[in-house]
Amino acid sequence: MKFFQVKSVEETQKLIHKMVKPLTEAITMPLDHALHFVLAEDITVRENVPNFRRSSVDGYAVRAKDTFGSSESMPGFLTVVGEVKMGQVPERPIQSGEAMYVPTGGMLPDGSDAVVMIEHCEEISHLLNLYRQVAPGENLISIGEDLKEGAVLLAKGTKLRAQEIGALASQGIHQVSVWRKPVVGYLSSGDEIVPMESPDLRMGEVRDMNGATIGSLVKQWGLDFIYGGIVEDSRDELERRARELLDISDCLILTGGSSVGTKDYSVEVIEALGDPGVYVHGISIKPGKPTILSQAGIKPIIGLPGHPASAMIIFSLFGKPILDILGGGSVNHLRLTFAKVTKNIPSAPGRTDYIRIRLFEENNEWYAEPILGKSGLISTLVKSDGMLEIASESEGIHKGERVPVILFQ
Ligand SMILES: Nc1nc2c(c(=O)[nH]1)N[C@H]1C(S)=C(S)[C@@H](COP(=O)(O)OP(=O)(O)OC[C@H]3O[C@@H](n4cnc5c(N)ncnc54)[C@H](O)[C@@H]3O)O[C@H]1N2
Ligand code: MOO
Repeated sequence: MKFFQVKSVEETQKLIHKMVKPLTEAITMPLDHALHFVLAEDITVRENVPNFRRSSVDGYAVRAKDTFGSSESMPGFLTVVGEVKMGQVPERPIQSGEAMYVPTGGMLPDGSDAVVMIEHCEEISHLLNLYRQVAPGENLISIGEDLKEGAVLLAKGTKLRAQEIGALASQGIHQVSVWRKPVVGYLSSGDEIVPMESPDLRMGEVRDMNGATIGSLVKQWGLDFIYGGIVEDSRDELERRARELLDISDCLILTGGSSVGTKDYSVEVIEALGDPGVYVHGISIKPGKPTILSQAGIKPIIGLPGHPASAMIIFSLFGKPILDILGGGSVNHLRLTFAKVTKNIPSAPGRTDYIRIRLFEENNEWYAEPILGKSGLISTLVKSDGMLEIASESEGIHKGERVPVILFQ
């Protein structure tokens, strides 16, 4: 057994990048079901967007140089020669001294090179009084300014968010080739753990919280989750159930029994599931030191500490990059903000600490207030908006320091 040869956070991250390989099974997905999938192909822009010169305001299409010098005190004058209808080609071009009404999104007539907003002019029986000048290109979107034909729209490996789905729709692309998403299998272990539906607890029993928090994170990241239930502390039973679940999953998560007590079988079982086996057992981190990372063939296996808060933090810090890589995308960093800490936070050098914090705003400044409590307590996470990292070489953070905060979603 590999017995707690503790790795640093950085070593662990490097090992994850070395060990985890993407699942590369491409499937075709209709665009309206493609949210959170990872593209398996580069997509180039087929058509310019916009494919006509488009006004970005309600106003009058003009030649910019006809407006030069116009102001409230010295208005300029142009002749209004018509109106552009939405979705239609203007009836005629404009000449010098002319203007044409154009709605937001309407096509600019040839001859015009800018648009004056209606707030900055006044039409009185086909005569336009101009109270402002405009520069060439002002208030219009030129052909291909948004998306240029032939350019790479989205690179292979991009995880599709709402804005990418919109960009694909703009090109008339209604199905895409994406990587199949990893299916995540999960097992809770421990003689004391009972189903979350249990109405009454006997002394010593604990409802399965980890299945709920870990399952929720997996779903939040857009992946499929198989809850495999609870296994009592028996090595053979744990191995049998783990194998069964691993067969139908791409990644297996176990919680509990990750430490080194007499009934902590997780590491032995995980090692037995296949080669190359366990590559991390123990990280110099708080919370979550007894974390196990392993690989059975191409399938990652993660043994999370049993304490619910530790399990959730470790899964966010290391499970997320493992699943990002497995899913064929790049590692999506956790969302960050910056805030000033409200108290001195001491930390032991040689270990990376993750401190839960609550964010609040005062006089236009964001503050991070540490939520203190023992590492296992889920109540500390319920009160938290995020966590901050104290690097292993640091002895702590001083009150008033502005630091990055990893946000919980
Ligand atoms: N001698 C040492 N003992 C411990 C060490 C150590 O380094 N040396 N590390 C401690 C740390 S840190 C942690 S974290 C725990 C992790 O232990 P396990 O992963 O073996 O977890 P368990 O003992 O099974 O459970 C710990 C705790 O969490 C509760 N739990 C477990 N699963 C669930 C669940 N699904 N839902 C809700 N609660 C759960 C369990 O009842 C225990 O109270 O080891 C320390 N020990
Ligand atoms: O790592 Mo344990 O998670 O400190 O409680």
